[in-house]
Amino acid sequence: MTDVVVSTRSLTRTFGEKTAVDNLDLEIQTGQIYGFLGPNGCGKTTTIRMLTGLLTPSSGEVTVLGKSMPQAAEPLKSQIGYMTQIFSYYRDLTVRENLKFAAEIYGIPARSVKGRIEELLHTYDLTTNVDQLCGSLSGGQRQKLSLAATVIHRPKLLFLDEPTSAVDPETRRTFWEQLFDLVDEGATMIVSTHFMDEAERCHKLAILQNGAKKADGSPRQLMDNLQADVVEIEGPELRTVKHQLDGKPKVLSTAQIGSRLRVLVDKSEPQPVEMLRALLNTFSDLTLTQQRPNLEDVFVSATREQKA
Ligand SMILES: Nc1ncnc2c1ncn2[C@@H]1O[C@H](COP(=O)(O)OP(=O)(O)OP(=O)(O)O)[C@@H](O)[C@H]1O
Repeated sequence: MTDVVVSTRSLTRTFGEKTAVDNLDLEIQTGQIYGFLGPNGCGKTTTIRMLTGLLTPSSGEVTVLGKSMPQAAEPLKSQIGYMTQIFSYYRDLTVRENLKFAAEIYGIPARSVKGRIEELLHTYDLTTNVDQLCGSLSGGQRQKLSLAATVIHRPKLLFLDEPTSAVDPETRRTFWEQLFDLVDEGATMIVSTHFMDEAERCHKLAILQNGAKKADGSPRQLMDNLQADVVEIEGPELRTVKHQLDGKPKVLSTAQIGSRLRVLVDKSEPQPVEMLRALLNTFSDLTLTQQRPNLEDVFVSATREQKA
């Protein structure tokens, strides 16, 4: 079944002169992890705040679990979990005390609280930290506590705002495994990120820039539909090679990655490798090879017009 859990039509939010979210149309289906991928300030948090009913849109419509937001924020509270970007638990309470507090907020019946907390402590590997004050937890432990507290009431719909910004890659991997376990149990989630590897794990994603959606689809669809070919160049003097190519017609972008220069060439060019060779005919010992696009290429291509 592919029920729509979240939809928006022309969702817009302005702050004075600033348009933080610009005519956003979204359709998010049940059982998906849906990503918002974009740089700082592109409107991810503002969008999440409107979807959770914490912020009123300037214009446009939001429907969440079949109800209009922000009017339905209170009745939907028991079905939604929101893990904010900033650690929002009490630093001078222990892990168990914070979880008890979260259980109270969500009205979990007293007889179930102890069992549910034990379950979460095990699932999120917090058993050895249970009596530790939250102020002294590591970044990774705080993140586990945040997730445990966010799902304590078994929400159907989870919003996670840059959930792994402060953790190492290993912790990030484990965290994502836990997200997929939650999806397996029936949850849908919306995750904002500026990490390509994180975005690549989402079932679908929207690329945001200056509050507007620049592209959306599954990571595979986005890579397959890229309107550019990718060519990597290896050899000496890569900085000079880059300067030679920057700004040339059909060269969409150049970026050095270690000892390689990754170049995006507009899809309208039938022979991208030959075209680049001709532009670089004064250089010797360069190796040019065409590569499969990755999500970063998609991101660069989708957001480039406004940078130019
Ligand atoms: N309360 C506010 N008052 C004024 N401007 C705001 C407010 N909240 C957000 N903005 C502005 O709206 C834009 C989008 O901000 P938002 O926090 O949604 O971006 P973001 O993509 O979540 O960024 P980050 O990754 O840095 O959290 C920014 O330019 C920000 O300065």
